[in-house]
Amino acid sequence: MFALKPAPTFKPFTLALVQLGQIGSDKAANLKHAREMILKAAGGENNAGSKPDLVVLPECFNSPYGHVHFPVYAETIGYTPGKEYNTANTPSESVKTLSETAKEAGVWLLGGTIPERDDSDGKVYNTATVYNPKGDLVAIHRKVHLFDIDIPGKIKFKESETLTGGSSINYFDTEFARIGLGICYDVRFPELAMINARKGCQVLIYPGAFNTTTGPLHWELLQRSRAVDNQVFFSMCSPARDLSAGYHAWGHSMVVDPMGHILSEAKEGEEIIYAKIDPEVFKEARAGIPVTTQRRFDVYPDVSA
Ligand SMILES: NC(=O)CC(=O)C(=O)O
Repeated sequence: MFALKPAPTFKPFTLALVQLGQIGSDKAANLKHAREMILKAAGGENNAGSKPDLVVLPECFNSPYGHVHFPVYAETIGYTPGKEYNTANTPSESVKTLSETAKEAGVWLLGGTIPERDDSDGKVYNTATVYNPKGDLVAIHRKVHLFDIDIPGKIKFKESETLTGGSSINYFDTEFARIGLGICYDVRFPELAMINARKGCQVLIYPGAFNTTTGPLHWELLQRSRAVDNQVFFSMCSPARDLSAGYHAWGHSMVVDPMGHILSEAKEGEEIIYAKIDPEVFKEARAGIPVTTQRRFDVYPDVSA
């Protein structure tokens, strides 16, 4: 198995998903609106009954979603995983906004994803960035599995025209949980979720942007599957649907518990949803149906690494 620092003790916390709307071609306007909505999510009345500890934005929140747009909107982050990073000197306007907003709101922030250019190789990635309540950039995840699909008569999309897939599996530790990261199409690959769960993540969160073809078929199914097969809380945060945009996001941001119950779900429009994450549900799921200790890696050793 993995030699790792033990996961933080799992404590109750409140999660907020911002299903962001008004994502257009003006990056500054997108960032301004994202900031307003993060502050609203952090300060707003909510059905979970307490200020959120972690706020999440959707995939590709600062630019239109499409392979032609990624290189145009790409920003250099310059962050090396595991190394200290000073956001005060960041060249990235999105990282600066997200860092300042996390600090202003006093919350953990999974800042959706942005197109990121790595100056060392010139390649562009679809990248999630994570900030602590002091505004420090503490983790990134580059979308590992690129969204290249062709469903005749329905949808053709090829992220690999301009993007490169990331090559690492990532999580971050808070004072309340270890949280595993993925991005959208990554949810279709159970290995990524399983490895993060086996590394001690109690919660997996993927910014995502399914569409009106694949969304109704697979969005809920995949999240409930990843939640149940790993007995973790699983959540995806989508942009709001905009029928005037080139890509029609499915919406329906949701939070699923380790038994597969949907704790909270958005509709299609701009909306903030909240969920109370209760470690007791996690413990009860694992005690009652102990699949996490019944795996037979002697029978399938090739997935045990
Ligand atoms: N947009 C994605 O990355 C994935 C998606 O829409 C799907 O898998 O369906």
